[in-house]
Amino acid sequence: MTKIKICGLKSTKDISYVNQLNPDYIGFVFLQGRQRSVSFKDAAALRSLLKPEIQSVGVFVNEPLENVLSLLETGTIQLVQLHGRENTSYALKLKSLCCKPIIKAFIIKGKEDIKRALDYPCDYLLLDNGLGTGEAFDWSLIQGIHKPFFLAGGLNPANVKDAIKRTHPYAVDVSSGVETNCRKDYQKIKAFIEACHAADHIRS
Ligand SMILES: O=C(O)c1ccccc1N[C@@H]1O[C@H](COP(=O)(O)O)[C@@H](O)[C@H]1O
Repeated sequence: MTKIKICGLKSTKDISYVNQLNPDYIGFVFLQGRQRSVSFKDAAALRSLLKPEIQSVGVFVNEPLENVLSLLETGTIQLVQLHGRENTSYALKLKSLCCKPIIKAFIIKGKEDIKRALDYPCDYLLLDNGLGTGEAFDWSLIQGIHKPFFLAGGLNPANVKDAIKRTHPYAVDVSSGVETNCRKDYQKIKAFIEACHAADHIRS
């Protein structure tokens, strides 16, 4: 089964939607100043309302390590998504201090970006078009990847089935594609999850 991550949650309403619809992961964006940003304090409160079986991912861009560690220790997040210019030493240090799964995001513009991604010490790759741009990259660049990866960038209920069939990701990750007027939309999240299940049904 392809795992599903719904990213950019920031309200109690968003949490009630995912508690009903059961994705595998949700994401909190900690890069401040973005439309989907949450504070550490708000994320802790939202995590306490989230079903325990749904894992929360902290999305960071060049965040000081101590902040990431603190959010892991308090249980606000269970996984780390590094979406900036964090180098390999940053990831290795983080891993040595916490043992939690690390997802490293790479912006894919060409084949060399895939090669660069494969050398990075992390548990999962995340292949994206940018920082929540709502646009897809060229999926035909995804070749020869033997590491589990999250596919992100411009996914929505209409294209995710095709995306899964073509790229065979470990997980799909969506944010703007399940929003209406910049807010998470229950019906779109539901349709997205149903489309993922339909793709898995065809594959099995
Ligand atoms: O969404 C953001 O504002 C964001 C900020 C900083 C880093 C990543 C961000 N979003 C990531 O974008 C993808 C998917 O976005 P979309 O579906 O194309 O809108 C997801 O991984 C988010 O973590």
